[in-house]
Amino acid sequence: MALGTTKSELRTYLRGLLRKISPEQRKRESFDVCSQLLQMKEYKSAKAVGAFLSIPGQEIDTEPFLIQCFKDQKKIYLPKCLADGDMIFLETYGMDDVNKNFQFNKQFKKLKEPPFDFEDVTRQKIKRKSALDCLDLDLMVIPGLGFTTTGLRIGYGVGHYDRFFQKYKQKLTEIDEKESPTRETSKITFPFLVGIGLSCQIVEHVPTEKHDHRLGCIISPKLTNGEEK
Ligand SMILES: Nc1nc2c(c(=O)[nH]1)N(C=O)[C@@H](CNc1ccc(C(=O)N[C@@H](CCC(=O)O)C(=O)O)cc1)CN2
Ligand SMILES: Nc1ncnc2c1ncn2[C@@H]1O[C@H](COP(=O)(O)OP(=O)(O)OP(=O)(O)O)[C@@H](O)[C@H]1O
Repeated sequence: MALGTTKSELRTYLRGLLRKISPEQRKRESFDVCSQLLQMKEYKSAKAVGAFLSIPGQEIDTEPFLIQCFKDQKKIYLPKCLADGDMIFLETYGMDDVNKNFQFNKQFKKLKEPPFDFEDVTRQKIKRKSALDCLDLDLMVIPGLGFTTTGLRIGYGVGHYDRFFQKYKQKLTEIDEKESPTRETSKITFPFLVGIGLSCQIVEHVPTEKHDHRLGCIISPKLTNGEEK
């Protein structure tokens, strides 16, 4: 797409490309991306990972990645969009939890999300932990409609991720300001951000605004760490 394309034009173009991908190709490319993710040093060292559940038939399928994350005993957070436009990340305890307990979002009807509470084995209700309270995310795997190899991203146009990053950063700053007299460097850091997409989602240019965050790297079947394979 040419330089000067608007965000809205780019979204329409990318939605069109995504619609043309066959289920077989989507599956093949998704496996490739999931295995690349699992080989990243940032994944291997991560204790807590923020990820997402794919919209079936529309996006890259993250299930193979999530299954391995649970096997590797990572702490997994998945997103929940709130009615006020904010997005939070709640701890998720396994694929059984996803399959049994997750519910469709009332506004974004294709998104399955964690409810606030979780029933443990004794059927006791437990409040799920929120990443904005624990501030322990090491790695975040980010969806999008399109990406550049240089880490720029275009999403569905709601600003969920950019507003979440801003909130997370603000909380880190608040903690730093409170604790800086007693600590030389902060142990709590901002997570490494990796965008994932199918090969058709890699574009030359993404128009950006001031609030847009650049991601640490992009993984797609054609690329690793922003370089052609
Ligand atoms: N799988 C997945 N989960 C995600 C995101 C995402 O991009 N993909 N998000 C990324 O920010 C957040 C949710 N934001 C979203 C905003 C709009 C739509 C969406 O599908 N819009 C439809 C129209 C509404 C509908 O029919 O449900 C569309 O634009 O086609 C999806 C996610 C958090 N969870
Ligand atoms: N940090 C922020 N503070 C306030 N508003 C924001 C912030 N980030 C994004 N927005 C607003 O959200 C809207 C959508 O932003 P943008 O077009 O960048 O979405 P996107 O990144 O493509 O989508 P998404 O993050 O939902 O997948 C814009 O109107 C933008 O002004």
